[in-house]
Order: sequence, then C-alpha cells, then structure tokens
Amino acid sequence: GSWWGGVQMGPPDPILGVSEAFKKDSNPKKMNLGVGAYRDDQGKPFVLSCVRKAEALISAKQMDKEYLGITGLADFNKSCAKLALGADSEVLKSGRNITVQTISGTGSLRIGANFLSRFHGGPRDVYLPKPSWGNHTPIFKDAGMTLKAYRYYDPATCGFDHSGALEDISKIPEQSVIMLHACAHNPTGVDPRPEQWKEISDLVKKRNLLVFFDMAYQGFASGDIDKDAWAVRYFIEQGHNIVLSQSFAKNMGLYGERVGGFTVVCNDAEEAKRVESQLKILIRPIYSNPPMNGARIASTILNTPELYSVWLGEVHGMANRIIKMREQLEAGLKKEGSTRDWQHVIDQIGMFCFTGLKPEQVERLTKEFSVYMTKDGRISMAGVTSGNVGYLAAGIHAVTK
Ligand SMILES: Cc1ncc(COP(=O)(O)O)c(CN[C@](O)(C(=O)O)[C@@H](O)C(=O)O)c1O
Repeated sequence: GSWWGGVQMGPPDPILGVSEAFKKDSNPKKMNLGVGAYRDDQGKPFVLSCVRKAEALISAKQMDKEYLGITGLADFNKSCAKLALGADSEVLKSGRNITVQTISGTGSLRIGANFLSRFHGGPRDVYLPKPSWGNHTPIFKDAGMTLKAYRYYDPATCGFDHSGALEDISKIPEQSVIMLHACAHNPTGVDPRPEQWKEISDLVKKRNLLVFFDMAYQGFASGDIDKDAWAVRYFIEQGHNIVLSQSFAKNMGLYGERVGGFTVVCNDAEEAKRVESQLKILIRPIYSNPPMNGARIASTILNTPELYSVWLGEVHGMANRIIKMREQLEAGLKKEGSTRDWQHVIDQIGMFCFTGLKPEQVERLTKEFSVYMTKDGRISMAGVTSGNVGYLAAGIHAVTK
C-alpha cells in the first residue's frame, strides 16, 4: 500500500479556513471578517507608504543575498527591542536582553515555546487566557508544554473578568508560565485597564510566575506605540524578567514578509549571552537563519527618522479607521432597531470585536448574509468598511433580534 495510507484528512484551520470558505461564495455582498488582516475603506489590502519607501531605499543599495546570522539582522533586533521596551529602557542600557529575529509572531512564539520546553526549570504548564488566540494552543503543545487556562473574558459583560482572572491566577502553581496579550487581546478585543494590570503584576510576582507577553499589535490597538507597550514596560519596571514575542504583520502590514522578534529579559548581560548561545543552537536545526527582506524593511523604517514618523502616522490611521468602524457598527445596530446593548463593540480595542453571537447565530449570518467570521463570534473589524457596515448591522440585527 501507500506510505501515507494512515494519514487522516484533518480539519481546516478555524481562522484561515474561514477565508477559504469566503473565496468560494459567489454572493457579491459577501464579507470576510475572518482573518486578522487590515483592509482600507475600499476593502483592499493596504501596503503602508513607509514600506514602499523603505523598499525603494533598500533596492537602491543593491545589497547582496548572503546568509544572515542565526539570530537574524542585528539592526532589526536592536530596533525591535527598542520599539517594545522604549528608548530609555534600563534593560537595553544594561544589555540584559537578548532579542532574535523570528519568522513573524508565530515563529517567535514557537521558538519561545521550544526554549521554555528545553530550559524552563519550573512546571511545563502554560496558562492561557480563556479564550486566547487559537494558534497558541498547538504552538505550545507541539513544543512539549501542557496548556492550562485562567478566566479572562466575561460573556455576561463582553468585558474583562478581572475578579475571575485574579482568582484563577492566585491558584497557579509557582514558576508556571502565564501568557499575557500585551494589547488588543485576540479574540476578545478586551484589555485590562492600567490599574487592573497593576494588580495582575503584583499577583504574578507573588505567585512567582514566568510571564510570556505576546505583543502582535503594538501601535495597532490604540494608534499609539508607547501606550500599547505600556503593560510590557510596566511589568519589566516591576522586576518581571519576561519573555516577549513581537510581530510586525499588522502594525507594519508585513503579513507575508513574516517579520517578528523574540526577546528574553535576563538577570544580566552575561546571562543574556548564555541564553543567546542556546537560542542559536535551538534555531540552527529548524531554519538555520531567517529571511532578510522583511527585516530590512522594518529596520529601515525604524531607523530612518522620516520613515519612522510616516509609519507612526499610518499605524495611527489604521487604528483610527477601525475605531470609526466600531462606532458606525454600533450606530447601525441602533438604527436597525436592535434593543440589545452593543456598547462592547465600541469599548473593545484592536483588530477584533467579540460580538457575543452564539455559534448558531454565526451560522445564520454566514448562510443568509454571506458574512464570514470565526465560530466564536469574533469579527475582524478590518474587514468592515463604510460601504458594508450598514449591511453587517442589518445582518447581525436579523440574527440577534
Ligand atoms: C495574538 C496573536 N499573536 C500572534 C499572531 C501571529 O501573527 P503572525 O505570525 O502573522 O505574526 C497573531 C495573528 N493572528 C491573526 O491575526 C488572527 O487571529 O486572525 C492571524 O494572522 C492568524 O494567523 O490567525 C495574533 O493574533
């Protein structure tokens, strides 16, 4: 028989599979609110002008195509860490972080998961918020870690379950790993307020937990780079030696260029050197060294003052368009005569709105209105435009009245 007769047909990815179904739908009014990829108000993918300008600068240099080092483009790594930690970061000044270029955020999370699996001396349990980004689970599971959860989202309020989170975190065994979304929580769009972050930090310190921050949306949530990194910087100031994954997929629109970084905050520069040496040993047999193109684009933007300020304006603009769509969707639902409370559509932040729709309502919205979204009721607000927000409001009202 065949080598692979035993290979079963697996299910489509819960998020990426939505786009596949969307493409097959012939309804001209169809809407893809599945994958978290930004679209402009004409519903078109958006390449930032600072990216195009950086590409022109790079191609003019006629650089070679030699291998990067295992840890990637050094200038990118430095500016990636500086963007997250802040220019005046004590960690950067003392050189006690190690930051390596990764294959976007997913690659960063996976390198991080493999590093924890190999070197973390504590329990193998990684506590994810409930719910979390779907891909977190297989990333850590395939790296040999076990997944646990702490309460995070409150379906009753469509908001943050602060007391539930604190209660669960207070029971997490010491030295376990806790995953925190730095901003724009996926899939709920619900972020702790600063004073709630402070309580979480105190409790995490008391429980002596290892913090894994996932920051895939810096600047894309509020439109402000520093505001979106506030929790990461606060935890570090409070003495947490965190590990951090970053992605430039959304905030620079570098989705397919796969640009990301993985940072370990160590006790001192000597420890950072030891960690770096083991990260290189871990990465070398996986993909040896990362692709240069996307990292050169991101590094050029971050290190060329006029491109950096263009970028700040463009990421602010993307965040603003999403915020406007939230307001128009909530207003549209009111106009449709919905008597439900849709305040959470406005209160939530970042790429996603956790609508609160039940799976059967999601099913109807897809069948009757060709609106595609994930079964958990998450919609990517980036797929909403001033041209289709009214249609979306009518559809949501029809399935929720
Ligand atoms: C919290 C979080 N962390 C990491 C990533 C990884 O992103 P990348 O590897 O492209 O840098 C995503 C992207 N999640 C999605 O936006 C989403 O949830 O739709 C989408 O890109 C995905 O791959 O699922 C994310 O939402």
